[in-house]
Amino acid sequence: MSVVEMLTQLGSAIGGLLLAWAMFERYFPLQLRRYVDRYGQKLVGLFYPYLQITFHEYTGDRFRRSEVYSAIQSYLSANSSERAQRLMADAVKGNQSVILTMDDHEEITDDFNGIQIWWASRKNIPKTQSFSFYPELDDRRYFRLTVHRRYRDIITKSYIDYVVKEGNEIAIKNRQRKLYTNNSSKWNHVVFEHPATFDTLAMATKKKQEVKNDLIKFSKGKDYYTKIGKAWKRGYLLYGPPGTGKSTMIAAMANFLNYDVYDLELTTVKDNSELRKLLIQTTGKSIIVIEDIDCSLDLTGQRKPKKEKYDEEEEKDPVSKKKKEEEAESKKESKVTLSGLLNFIDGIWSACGGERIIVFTTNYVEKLDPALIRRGRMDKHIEMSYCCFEAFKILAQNYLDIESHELFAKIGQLLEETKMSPADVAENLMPKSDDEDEETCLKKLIAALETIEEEAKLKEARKKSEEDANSKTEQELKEKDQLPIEDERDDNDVSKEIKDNGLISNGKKETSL
Ligand SMILES: Nc1ncnc2c1ncn2[C@@H]1O[C@H](COP(=O)(O)OP(=O)(O)OP(=O)(O)O)[C@@H](O)[C@H]1O
Repeated sequence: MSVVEMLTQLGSAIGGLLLAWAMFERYFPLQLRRYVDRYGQKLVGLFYPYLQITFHEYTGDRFRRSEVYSAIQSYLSANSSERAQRLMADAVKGNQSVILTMDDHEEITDDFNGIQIWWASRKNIPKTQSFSFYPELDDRRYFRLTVHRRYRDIITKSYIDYVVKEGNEIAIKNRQRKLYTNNSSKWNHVVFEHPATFDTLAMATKKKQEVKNDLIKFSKGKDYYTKIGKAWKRGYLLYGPPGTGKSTMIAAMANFLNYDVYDLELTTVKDNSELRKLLIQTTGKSIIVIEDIDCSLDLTGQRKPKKEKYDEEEEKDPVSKKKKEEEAESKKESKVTLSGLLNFIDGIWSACGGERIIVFTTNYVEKLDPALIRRGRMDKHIEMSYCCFEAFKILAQNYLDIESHELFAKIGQLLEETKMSPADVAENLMPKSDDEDEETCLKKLIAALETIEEEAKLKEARKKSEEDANSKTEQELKEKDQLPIEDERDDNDVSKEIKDNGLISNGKKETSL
């Protein structure tokens, strides 16, 4: 039989089968067709040794995007860039890296404890073309997992959980993080793109490592917090003079943990219930920040005193006057109390969401109510101090790309004797023009440190001379005060004293010779 004849026969056999199937679909009752279908699949199942699990993109009555599907997509995207032949590219806005996922109808294999698993990405295209309000729902995408039936238990009990967990973690790493700010009871957000990291943070290495370890322990502590029956959150109090890097530290923490940041402006929050509303809207994996907590509100519940001083400038500029009045009004209206804030930190509803860090910053730790910062509420107190030599070396590396220089020794010595914030050190180290090389910048810093040192010495000398002057005046006053008292004594007393103790001069007792 020739090839042409064979192909003709094969074609007519397929044609016959299709015709028989069409007749079957058309003339046999639905009930019977389902019956044949079910038993047909069972028959195939007897000989087909694989298990298949399907994960649809949209599920439920309301066709919500399935979280499991998204997690699997992230998990597979991490694997597919090496294994799949056809990939879909997607870029996260503002992020330079491109995310690759497997294209529709693509397949890859995965390995789990030596078990081979096949993943396929599929898309059902609707048979009829019709107008739709939700075109994305028409392309029904799904992932299909295929594995040998003998691994059913491992796959259903461990592997799928593992894939979803890994996928969620990958999604968190790839997501665009957000910086939220509140306007009364609503959060608005922008993309969080602060470049600060623990590597660029100028701080003593030991202290920095301690903070990093604490953060790692917290972020991995879900089971531990469940075990001890405590909400999964941790409070940090950052305190220190202005420009010592409190805000920079918060940005470094957020970048280190891949968390969002909620910058809570307490002065715009009307009352405790608005504060609660804001808290409930925050999500897990986030840092909630209240900066300058001592200035945010009068936490004792008393309102701030009204401005009494007449401001001439404001009188001249009515717009700024009105703005200031509005600001004052909004502050006056804020009735967030200390107890409201404490509830915010550890009240019953503060546990919603989980995995949250609360950070307070202040320049004056001594001003804060002890109830607010006691351990358990603010679990870790971190002092951000003036620039030390170790911190300077990090700034020199950041700003000038140098690890050592002959001027370092002098700078080290000056830093020990003076108090300069890392912000000021950084400002001096930053080249202002192309002509400024590293040596110029270091000399600029030395000059600034010497000025501070001289000023400090002058201040000290002034203080000392003032103290001397004060004590001299005090002494003189004392002497003046003493005279009339002594003079008031009657002559009998004086003569008695002379008798008893010897000579008395100017009302002062002199030791007898
Ligand atoms: N420890 C530091 N490491 C690196 N850079 C720092 C550090 N401290 C300050 N800076 C630099 O100084 C600038 C101001 O610092 P930052 O706002 O973090 O200080 P702060 O302590 O929050 O000040 P304030 O109390 O006034 O809010 C930062 O933009 C950063 O460039």
